[in-house]
Amino acid sequence: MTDNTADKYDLCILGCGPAGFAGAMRAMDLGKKVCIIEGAEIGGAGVMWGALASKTMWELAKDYAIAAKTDRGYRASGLTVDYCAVRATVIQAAKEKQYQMLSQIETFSPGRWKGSGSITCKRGWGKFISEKQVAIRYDDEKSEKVSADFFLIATGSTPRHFPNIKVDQQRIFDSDGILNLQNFPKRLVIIGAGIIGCEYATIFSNFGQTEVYLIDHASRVIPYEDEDISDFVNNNLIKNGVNVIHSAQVRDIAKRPDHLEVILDFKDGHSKVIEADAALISIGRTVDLSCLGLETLGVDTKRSGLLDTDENCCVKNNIYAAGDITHNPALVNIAEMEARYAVKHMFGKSKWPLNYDNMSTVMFFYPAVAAIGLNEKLCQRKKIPYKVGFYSNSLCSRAVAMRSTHGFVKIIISDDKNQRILGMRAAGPQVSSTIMSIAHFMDQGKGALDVLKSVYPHPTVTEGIQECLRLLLNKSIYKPHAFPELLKINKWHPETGFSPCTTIKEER
Ligand SMILES: Cc1cc2nc3c(=O)[nH]c(=O)nc-3n(C[C@H](O)[C@H](O)[C@H](O)COP(=O)(O)OP(=O)(O)OC[C@H]3O[C@@H](n4cnc5c(N)ncnc54)[C@H](O)[C@@H]3O)c2cc1C
Ligand SMILES: NC(=O)c1ccc[n+]([C@@H]2O[C@H](COP(=O)([O-])OP(=O)(O)OC[C@H]3O[C@@H](n4cnc5c(N)ncnc54)[C@H](O)[C@@H]3O)[C@@H](O)[C@H]2O)c1
Repeated sequence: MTDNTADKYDLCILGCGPAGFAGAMRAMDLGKKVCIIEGAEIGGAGVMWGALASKTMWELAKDYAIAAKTDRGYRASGLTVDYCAVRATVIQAAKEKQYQMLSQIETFSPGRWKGSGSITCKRGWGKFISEKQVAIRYDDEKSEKVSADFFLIATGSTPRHFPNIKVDQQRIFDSDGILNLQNFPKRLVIIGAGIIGCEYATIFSNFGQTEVYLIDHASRVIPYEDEDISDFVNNNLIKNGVNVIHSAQVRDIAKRPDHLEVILDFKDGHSKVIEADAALISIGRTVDLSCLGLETLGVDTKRSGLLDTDENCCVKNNIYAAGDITHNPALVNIAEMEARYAVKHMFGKSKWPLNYDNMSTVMFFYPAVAAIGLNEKLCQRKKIPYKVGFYSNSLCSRAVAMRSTHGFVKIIISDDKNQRILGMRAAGPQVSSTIMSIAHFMDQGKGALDVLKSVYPHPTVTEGIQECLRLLLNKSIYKPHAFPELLKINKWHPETGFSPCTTIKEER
């Protein structure tokens, strides 16, 4: 093993997904000498086999579904789609991002960059041998040691599998291998109706070439959301042609020469066998702590299956961790935020504590659903009195113009004099942007009236937010009396539960 102890770094980062890359760049800002170790692909699940790749496929599938519509005065003739061509486009998009990352790493490589700090990227697998040293194993069996003052573990997560079902990435896939598919399967069984499962069910049903089965052992899709949101997603999947099967245990997938047999068991004692051409397993993600050598440092890797960190992302002394390997939600923005914070903290530059409140997320279904802050379930668990308004996109001029009115804005405000915005769920076109127009107000602890001081441009999807807030204050332009299915307000109190909201006459 080459001993590079003379070549000592300020910071060594294991893993170059969103967390590792963001951490490295923040350390560069601070003039630090950084070594990044990446065993597989630069970009990790954030780019190559996760967020960006799946979102590219989602965009292509959505555009295809819109092009196939027949309700807008034009009709595409001879519309065809080829999985290999779609896959090539997805890989092109992921590579584009990956090469931006690589270009920046090379720009700041020690031989090239004359300013302070530098980034050295080593393409192998890192494992701790002491609190100050990591051994790197390369694919050609060579290895070397690297020393650093600080370490950031950003090695991410991998798909969870069934113990008895082998993922061969030929007929039985996980999200890492789905691009190995050679054609649109005629029948695809997706096991696990979490975000990944629902997103891929959306993608394959939007392309319209595949009979999709979505199977989960739970009784609802995205069960942590309020029932109206979970029902909305479930019904849209069904409307898009997906066969959704709840409360089913997958016993096995038998590989026959030209098809798969997926065996499902139900609580009432009956079983069902589904014939399919391909299966996608999306039953969550897992973390392998055993290969990082952390036990040699006295870190407990057995307790929770994830890496325990304190409020500063510190695992122990000079060792920090960020991203999917920690206990917080597995999202790119959280991975980046934690890594940037960890680096600032290790070099004494953090100015304010990490804040996970008001993280916004987008679930890429058809239509997409965006979420921020509390939902009704959480408000009730926390015993917070609230008012909730529902404003259908059917009344939003921009959505009408887009011929895309299937969606809504649902906003929760505190039922007190501050009328603070506690959370929002939105579904429909452009929700990934609309969610941010409320996020800033929430970060500043603002109330409904603060938002209404701004005038939103017309026609935009964001007008739905303003109208929903006006609805909650009984000032909306369109009234629930005229559109009871499209506009709704409700009020909940810990002692009294739900009660009708004040009417227009009572409160102006
Ligand atoms: C299908 C899918 C879709 C997703 N969509 C979204 C989305 O739309 N929005 C969103 O916010 N999030 C999404 N996510 C989640 C997001 O991709 C992850 O939360 C994010 O990538 C986590 O970043 P990370 O840096 O912690 O880990 P990763 O991205 O997993 O990167 C870790 C890197 O570490 C490397 N590594 C592992 N062990 C070692 C070692 N010992 N030595 C050296 N290198 C090592 C790996 O090869 C990998 O490149 C999605 C995930 C998946 C799977
Ligand atoms: N748009 C986004 O922000 C986005 C997109 C994709 C992934 N992600 C991130 O990736 C993470 C992982 O996604 P995921 O969908 O793999 O996990 P998940 O935890 O969201 O969902 C897993 C699903 O599998 C089901 N399941 C578990 N065991 C099962 C079994 N034995 N049989 C049948 N069903 C079973 C669960 O009930 C659940 O519905 C997400 O939590 C999210 O943080 C985010």
